[in-house]
Amino acid sequence: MNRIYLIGFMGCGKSAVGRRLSFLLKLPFYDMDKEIVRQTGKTIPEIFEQYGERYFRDLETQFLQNFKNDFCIISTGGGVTMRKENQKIMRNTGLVMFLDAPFREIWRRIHRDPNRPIVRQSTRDEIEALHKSRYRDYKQTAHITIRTEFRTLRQITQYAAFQVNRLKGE
Ligand SMILES: Nc1ncnc2c1ncn2[C@@H]1O[C@H](COP(=O)(O)OP(=O)(O)OP(=O)(O)O)[C@@H](O)[C@H]1O
Ligand SMILES: O=C(O)C1=C[C@@H](O)[C@@H](O)[C@H](O)C1
Ligand SMILES: [Mg+2]
Repeated sequence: MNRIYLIGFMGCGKSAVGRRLSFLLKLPFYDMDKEIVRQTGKTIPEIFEQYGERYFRDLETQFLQNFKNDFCIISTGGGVTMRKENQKIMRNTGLVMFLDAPFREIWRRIHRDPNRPIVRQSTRDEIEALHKSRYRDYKQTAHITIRTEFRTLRQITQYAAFQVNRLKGE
């Protein structure tokens, strides 16, 4: 269990929890979306507009295939579980935690964010359908599901750290 992956839908808190967890466990933190932006020199909306979603998905898979660091926290993009290959890499190289947030809360957080191209192009109903359709993949890929409703970022981070330490002790 060398890496800790945080997975879940847009806005569920992967980046925010990842940053805090890295601080608490004293492990380096990588945000896949940010790494892809850094490596390509383009923003995520630019990648989607100029090269299409498929190209972005290829970049996600390449990131997972080429990533060499261990003992770190990785917050993933919301669509990373769309590919079985990505699911397999994550499960085989680390502990996968799903941050399960209710859709109405997710929508409240993401609907005005211009940096999420999929949200910009879709209606609320379409995003809700996407959330529903991805849910099973999140559950199946994760070793641990953390329900985030009624929990603060601090509580979620502490619970995640507790799970990591519990598994380390086994
Ligand atoms: N449990 C929570 N309580 C309060 N605010 C939260 C909680 N979880 C996340 N947030 C806030 O919601 C916003 C979205 O969270 P964040 O950017 O971490 O989501 P994400 O899962 O990384 O999304 P994406 O897949 O689009 O990168 C942030 O402003 C974050 O601080
Ligand atoms: O849910 C998704 O498909 C995405 C989520 C974000 O993290 C980014 O990876 C990108 O905006 C696509
Ligand atoms: Mg994020």
